[in-house]
Amino acid sequence: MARMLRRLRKGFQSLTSFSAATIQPNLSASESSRSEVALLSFFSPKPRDFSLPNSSWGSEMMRLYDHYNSQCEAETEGGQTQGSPWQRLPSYNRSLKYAPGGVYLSKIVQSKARLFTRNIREPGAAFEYALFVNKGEKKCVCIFQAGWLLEGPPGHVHGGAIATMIDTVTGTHATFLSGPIMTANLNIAYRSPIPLGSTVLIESSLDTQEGRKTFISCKVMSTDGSKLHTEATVLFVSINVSHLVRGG
Ligand SMILES: CCCCCCCCCCCC(=O)SCCNC(=O)CCNC(=O)[C@H](O)C(C)(C)COP(=O)(O)OP(=O)(O)OC[C@H]1O[C@@H](n2cnc3c(N)ncnc32)[C@H](O)[C@@H]1OP(=O)(O)O
Repeated sequence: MARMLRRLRKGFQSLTSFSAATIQPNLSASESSRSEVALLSFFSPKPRDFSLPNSSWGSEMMRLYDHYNSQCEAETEGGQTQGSPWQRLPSYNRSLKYAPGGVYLSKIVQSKARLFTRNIREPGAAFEYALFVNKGEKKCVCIFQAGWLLEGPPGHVHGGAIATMIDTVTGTHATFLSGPIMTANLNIAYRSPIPLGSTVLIESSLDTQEGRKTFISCKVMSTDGSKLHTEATVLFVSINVSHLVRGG
């Protein structure tokens, strides 16, 4: 049991130190990312990173991805990293499987467990998103394209799907800032509906950290910033990983 908990802790530690995206020379960021995906799937045993561009991404999604990705740390040929406050966070379809300790958690909970937002195989059908974190400003930006399976009101995104994305973005941000956490409170105000198929920006910013509590604010906006779709405040409480093993 103690060994298992040590492995789980190591898993969370590795999640808070994601590696920087690599930009290949002579390719645009999007070309580089698409070729990276293709190469990985053929030649590498690495798990698929679902936050890399795929054929379902529309032009606005690609424009924003290139915009933020170009500001991320790039690795030079000498293996050095150029300083940048921005970092792209990879995203897998299992919470911890690909980190040390995750295998154990999956065995404990259930071997078929999949991350809710990454469990639909068809590209573009549901949650398409990529997250970028700014370490200096302690903020996080997510570009989100909402697929046809997320319909709530006719032609618009379901409120539960929006809440899911807010929880995912702020939860990932809080994990990055504070280590293992759980959502204790999520307050949402829905201001204007999000058209199905559209791309929006989800911005997460740290309000305060008080002991075990991390308070985060979040806004979902149109990509030109002119329309506020949703706003939220979220409280995360830091947990000991044994909290998950014990079942809370
Ligand atoms: C991984 C990356 C990749 C993965 C990327 C995916 C990221 C997705 C992230 C999703 C995250 C989730 O959805 S998590 C799933 C949804 N959440 C849950 O199921 C949580 C269920 N609740 C719990 O397990 C528990 O209640 C906890 C852990 C939240 C708190 O329990 P606890 O550890 O015993 O702490 P407790 O002493 O009660 O409270 C500690 C302090 O927080 C305050 N506090 C506690 N709850 C609340 C509350 N609801 N509202 C206000 N304040 C609260 C207390 O007053 C206290 O303040 P003071 O006295 O110290 O001032």
